[in-house]
Amino acid sequence: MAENPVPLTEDEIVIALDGLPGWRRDGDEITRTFGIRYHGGVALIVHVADVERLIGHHADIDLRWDKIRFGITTHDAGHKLTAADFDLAHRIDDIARAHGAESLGR
Ligand SMILES: C[C@H](O)[C@H](O)[C@H]1CNC2=NC(N)=NC(=O)C2=N1
Repeated sequence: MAENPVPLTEDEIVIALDGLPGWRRDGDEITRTFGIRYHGGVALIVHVADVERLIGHHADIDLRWDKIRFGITTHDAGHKLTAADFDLAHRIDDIARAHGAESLGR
């Protein structure tokens, strides 16, 4: 990712979120929760972590016994939303789909 990530404007955030059904904004973070069994969640995390290492951008991940929550913000931009956050969200969607994770609204 860029050395000096640029925070997105409010309008850019609205447009980017529009292209990411299932993700919601929680302040300066975007989040999505998927239903998945615990061990499946562990496998999903490993796959996501491999991609995160490649792109140099990392989600905050909260695994529970029946669900997993991803939260993304850009720490290097002072915890603001940047294009890198939305890029990672799209990648997580693809990986979660491949793992059979279920979309949850919570
Ligand atoms: C040097 C390295 O690229 C940075 O520390 C990266 C790593 N992963 C990151 N992930 C996220 N979500 N935000 C960051 O600012 C960030 N910075």
